[in-house]
Amino acid sequence: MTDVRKPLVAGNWKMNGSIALLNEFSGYFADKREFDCERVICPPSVFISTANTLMKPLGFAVAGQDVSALDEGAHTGDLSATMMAEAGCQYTIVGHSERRTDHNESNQLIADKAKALLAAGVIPISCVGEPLEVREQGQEQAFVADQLSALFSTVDLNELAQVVIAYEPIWAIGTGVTASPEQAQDMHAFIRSAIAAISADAAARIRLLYGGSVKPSNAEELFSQTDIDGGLIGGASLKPEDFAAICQAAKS
Ligand SMILES: O=C[C@H](O)COP(=O)(O)O
Repeated sequence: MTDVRKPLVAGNWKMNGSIALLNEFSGYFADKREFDCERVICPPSVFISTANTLMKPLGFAVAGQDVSALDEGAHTGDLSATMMAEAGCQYTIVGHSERRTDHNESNQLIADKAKALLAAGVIPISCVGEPLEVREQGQEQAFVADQLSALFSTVDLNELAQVVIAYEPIWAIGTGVTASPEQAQDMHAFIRSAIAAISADAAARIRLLYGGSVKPSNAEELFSQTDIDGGLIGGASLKPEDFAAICQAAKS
């Protein structure tokens, strides 16, 4: 990490949580404000308003978990980037592997979502990561490069540094198996070098997060790697004490 890359820890609640859990979080964090990282909470979209009310005064940013690439229209159930902005989201996740799988999202669609968010003033947290069989074949860098290429060709170069990229190896998500610090650092260094090939300035400023079975016991070692600027946390973000410990592990 460097001074220009403020560490960021985002808790992706996925389809979990409740207003009661948000109340538990706000009670827990009420007297805990001293963190060295940006803290983001990504609740299910129906709870964004409550998260704004309860968590923003405690120093948290609020994020969506997905967005439509379209501006408006007859798309029942979808939410536009301008709606996410109006709802108070500073960030929104795109391209999570669960959405890629559950909803057949393509690299180009995910890049279009990121572009729509940037146009609305919302920072995309754009996810990449390989399945186990790809890593076993030694093809993980080529796989991630392919996932990123649509993003690089779609987002304006002068906006690329604003994007947050989360590397989440699919084999580490919700499995309890974490990428080793070396595996995670290798991929983050690869991603940063791929960005440097387009823009040295963007590579110096863009924040890269690691996600996949991050917990209080492994967060510090992961976050201390040179090219890892924080984490995208799933299961451990549902327990306030675990999430707080992970946030404490992210230091400038
Ligand atoms: O978005 C978060 C990731 O999918 C990581 O989930 P996990 O921490 O439960 O493995």
